[in-house]
Formats: sequence, structure tokens, C-alpha cells
Amino acid sequence: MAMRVLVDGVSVRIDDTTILDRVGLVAEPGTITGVIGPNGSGKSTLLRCVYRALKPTAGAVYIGQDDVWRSSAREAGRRTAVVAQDHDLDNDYSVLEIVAMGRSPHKRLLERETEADRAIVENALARVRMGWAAERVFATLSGGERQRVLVARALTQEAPVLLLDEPSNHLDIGAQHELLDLVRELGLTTVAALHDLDHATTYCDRLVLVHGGAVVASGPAEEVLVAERVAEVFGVLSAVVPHPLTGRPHFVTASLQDTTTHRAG
Ligand SMILES: Nc1ncnc2c1ncn2[C@@H]1O[C@H](COP(=O)(O)OP(=O)(O)OP(=O)(O)O)[C@@H](O)[C@H]1O
Repeated sequence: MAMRVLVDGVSVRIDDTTILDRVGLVAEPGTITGVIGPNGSGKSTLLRCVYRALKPTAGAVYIGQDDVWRSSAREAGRRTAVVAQDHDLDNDYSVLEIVAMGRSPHKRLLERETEADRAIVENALARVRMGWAAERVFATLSGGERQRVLVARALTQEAPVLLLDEPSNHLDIGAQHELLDLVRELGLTTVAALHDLDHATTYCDRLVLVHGGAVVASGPAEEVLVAERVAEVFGVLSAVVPHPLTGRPHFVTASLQDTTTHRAG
């Protein structure tokens, strides 16, 4: 029951600054869309508009047929699960309590947790290999452990759309692949802000490149990550080459500086 996500001409202005300028994005049901771009380009702001944390100044966001800003926060919670950056650590919630919060869009006010909810929570924790930490205080976990718990919370929401803001932040390389493999296996409509452009190339069906608050390219990785554009936007040399182990497209970079020195030598 994956759903389409449509961002239609979204602009965000804060004070007198344009942070997003008529951004468009289509994420087809069951696909993974990577939002890429340099620091401060507007990736998180775009995701925040989709998960209903920030109201666009202009334009609209649709999940399926519905404008997210015309539906309730609770409805949005049933449709979109989010793993965002800003962890609230100023509390002593246990891991179990944090993950169980993912069930709240499915429950009425003060409705008790059922056996079924409990099983969903435990399954989700097992899926990210964090079952051992169920009774721990969330704030005392390492950054990577917290990130996995937040993924478990998103899983318990059983939403058709998954929004990830730098999901592999804090994760070691094995855990990064594990998480992205899991995301792919879930088959949800996923929109993920990613810094690692090789992961973006490997795991995403389409990429949307944001620069200075505007979309400068979108499409399959090989079409978006052309060397000239990457040099312009990120200031590095790059190439998409066959991966030596898998044969799939692999994105590699080099510093403009290093290569110049090497070539000159
Ligand atoms: N509430 C706000 N008030 C003022 N400026 C803001 C606000 N929120 C975001 N910005 C600015 O908007 C720009 C885009 O921020 P955003 O967090 O969306 O970038 P990003 O692409 O996710 O960056 P990063 O890769 O560094 O996480 C930045 O210049 C940021 O400083």
C-alpha cells in the first residue's frame, strides 16, 4: 500500500530569506528517492515540509491524493514515518517507551497499549538489533544505537511513506549498509536526505539535487551526478564507474587539489 509523494512548487521563506524556491519532487510508490546537496542547501527544510513540521510559504505537498497541510497532524502520522536529526534527549524515556510512541497515530487518546502493539514494538526493535536495549534510557545510548531505535520507532508506525534525514549519521559502515538494505527491503515510498553520494547512487531509484534552495537536477544517479555538475555544486572531481566488487554504478570523488598536485607531479 505504498503511496506517491508529490512536492509541488514548494517555497519556504523565513524572514527575508528564501530557503526553498519552487521545489518540485515526485516519489513514486515503493521507490527510494535521495535528496542530495551541499550543507545548507535546503534538504532538511524540504523534508520538514513533507512531514508536516514546517508549513511552506507557497506550493503544496501531497501524500497519495491528500494535501498534507489540509489534513490533521494525526493523519499525517499514519501516513509518514520520520527519522529526523533532532533527537530530544532531555528526558528519561526508555527505549521501549520511545519505540511505542510510533503506535500513537493508530490509537485514541489514552487508549492502552495492546498485545498486538507490544509485538509490533518488539519486532521493530529486533529488526534493528536493539532488543537488548529495551529497558535502557534512550538518552544514554550511543549515537548509532539511538539512530537504530528511531528507525524502529518509524517501523512501528506502519506508514506507507518513510522520510529519512541523514539516516546513516553516526552509524558505522556495516550498520549503514544494514540500514539501507532494510529500507530497500521494506518497499515503502522513501525520501531520504543523504550526504554519502555513493550510497545515494547504490540505494536510490532517483536523486533530486538541491543547491541554494532550488532543484538543479533530478533523475537516475548517472544523469544527476555528472562530473561537471558535481564539480560546480560540491567542488570535487568525481566519476561514476563500475564497482570493482559488484559491477554496479559506483560514485567516486577526489579533491580538486589532490589530483592537480598528482597530475602536476
Ligand atoms: N528556522 C530557520 N531560520 C533561519 N534560517 C534557517 C532556518 N531553518 C533553516 N535555515 C537555513 O536554511 C538553509 C537550509 O537549511 P537546511 O537545514 O534545510 O539545509 P540542509 O541541506 O539540510 O543542510 P545540511 O546538509 O547542513 O544538514 C540553511 O542556510 C539554514 O541556515
